[in-house]
Amino acid sequence: MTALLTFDAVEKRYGDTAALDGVSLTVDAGNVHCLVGPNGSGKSTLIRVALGLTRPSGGTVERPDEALGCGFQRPTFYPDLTVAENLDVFARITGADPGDWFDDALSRLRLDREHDRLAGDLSGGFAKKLDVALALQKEPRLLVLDEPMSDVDDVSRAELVALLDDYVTDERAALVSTHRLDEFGPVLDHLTVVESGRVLVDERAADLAESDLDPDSLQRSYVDLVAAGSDD
Ligand SMILES: Nc1ncnc2c1ncn2[C@@H]1O[C@H](COP(=O)(O)OP(=O)(O)OP(=O)(O)O)[C@@H](O)[C@H]1O
Repeated sequence: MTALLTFDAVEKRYGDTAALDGVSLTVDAGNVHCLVGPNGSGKSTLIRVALGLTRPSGGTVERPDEALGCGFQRPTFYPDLTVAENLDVFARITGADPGDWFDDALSRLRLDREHDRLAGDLSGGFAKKLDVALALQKEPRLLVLDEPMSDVDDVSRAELVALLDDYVTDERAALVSTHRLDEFGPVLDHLTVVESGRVLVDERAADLAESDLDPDSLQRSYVDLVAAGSDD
């Protein structure tokens, strides 16, 4: 398997806070790799380090020397431009030249009907979906998305999961932080659970039965696992 992202003993400290405390993990090509953990556990920090947006305090990070797809917790685009103009401007900046598949993706996310709306006027869910679309536009091998499901309605969440599953082929991978593990269950290839900057579980989906999680009740057992850790 080709590793598209490797963390080895990565640390990130903010003063006395260890946002990442010796994190090691690998995101392999062909995988939808979910990252879960309670608020403040280090998911966004891990994602920012993965994208090279912040420098780790220790350890090593290896990623492809090429453009990555980035989706942020707070969507990032030009609010004074329409959706169509944002897609156009970002394509010019990144040199993206997406084919028909991208129009299909926009329609699956129901973003096609918002083409002429100012991006700053989009609802929270559509703003999130525009951010994901911009991340996909250049067809990156490695897609890194921070909570793409937040604010997104039920119909679009299911479509977003299906879209990611279709997008991730043998050459591509997606690292996705989420609080909606239940919804990723059917397409999950690898799961990393973090708590207080440390990795609690890091397993291929096929091997989850050997972990402290119940593959048939992932969300519940994940919550129980983290709660049990907090009681210690
Ligand atoms: N720029 C920063 N300066 C100081 N502390 C920070 C900074 N960024 C993150 N932290 C701290 O690092 C820890 C991890 O934060 P992080 O945002 O990575 O968590 P998270 O798992 O993404 O949380 P959430 O689910 O709420 O988004 C928290 O204690 C947070 O307060």
